[in-house]
Amino acid sequence: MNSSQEKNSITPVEAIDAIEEVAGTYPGFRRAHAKGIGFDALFTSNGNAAPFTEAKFLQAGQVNAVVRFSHASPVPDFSERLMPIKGMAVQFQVDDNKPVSFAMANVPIFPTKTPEAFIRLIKVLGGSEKSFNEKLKIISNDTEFKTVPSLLKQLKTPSSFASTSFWAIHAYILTTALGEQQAVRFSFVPVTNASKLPFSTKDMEQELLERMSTSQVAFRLMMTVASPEDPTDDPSVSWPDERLVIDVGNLVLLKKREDNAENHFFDPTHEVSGFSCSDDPVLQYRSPLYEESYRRRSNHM
Ligand code: HEM
Repeated sequence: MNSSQEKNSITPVEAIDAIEEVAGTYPGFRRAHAKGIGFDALFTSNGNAAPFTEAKFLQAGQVNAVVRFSHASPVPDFSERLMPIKGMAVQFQVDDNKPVSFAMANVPIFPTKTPEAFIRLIKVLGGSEKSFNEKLKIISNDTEFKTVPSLLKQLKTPSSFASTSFWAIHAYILTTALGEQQAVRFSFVPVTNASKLPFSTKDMEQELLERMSTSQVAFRLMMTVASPEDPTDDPSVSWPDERLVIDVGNLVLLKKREDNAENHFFDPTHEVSGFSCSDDPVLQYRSPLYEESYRRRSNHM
């Protein structure tokens, strides 16, 4: 089957089944990013994004937030050192029915342009019948995986969630009260200076809690403003480095949540007035996909 025939051929239910086939089923856990730690947090917007949008959480002021850091594996007790991909999910509690959420990773781009190609990548990487070199050969010969070998080389397990940058990756569309639109991408950049951190062999969750007991853990929310020629439908492509990047606010972790955000659902496609999803097919796919994962884990499947 070639890649064009493959388009739209995997339903979100089949995608979750495919992840379970590769990684196993762990009742009650997320089907990816199974292990994590949840916090209450406070976001202070400096208003720098306000000229682009009427979205409330980006007007000058403060908004409560829920934050969850995670290890990307679907296997809850997978070694955190062997899993370099980490996640950070942030939910702005502006509207309880439809809070805006970002579910981000510590890489600036996604390995594939489509969700179908990503599921295929999971199957190639996850299977046990081929050696790692054989898998690399398959990946290198597939045009849909052209950025994967260089991404794999760059991946390095971070020493602390507090010193790691996280990218929302997809483009979002901001709209002003006058209807003017602008495509942007968001990322969270740590305020902690990474170079000052010792390498920690401790559990990353414990490391974060210890760090919070002695110092503040905070991130800046950065917004990259697209030029008209920048693609909004391809999360596997970076926008040029010279694009305008605006510091739009500060997120401070307050305290660990008693529920650890275990039952939280961070849907990155919730829209509010002034803030909507782009035409990125991976972003559009994540809502029904995560809903299926949420359905299974909340039914203790
Ligand atoms: C087709 C592509 C993708 C697949 C198949 C996939 C799969 C999943 C699944 C099944 C979950 C569990 C959802 C839940 O139970 O609530 C999840 C969570 C997550 N994903 Fe993805 N994902 C994809 C794209 C992405 C992208 C592009 C990013 C980063 C920008 C990302 C970052 C995360 C994070 C951070 C979480 C944890 C959210 C939380 O803490 O609840 N994923 N993903």
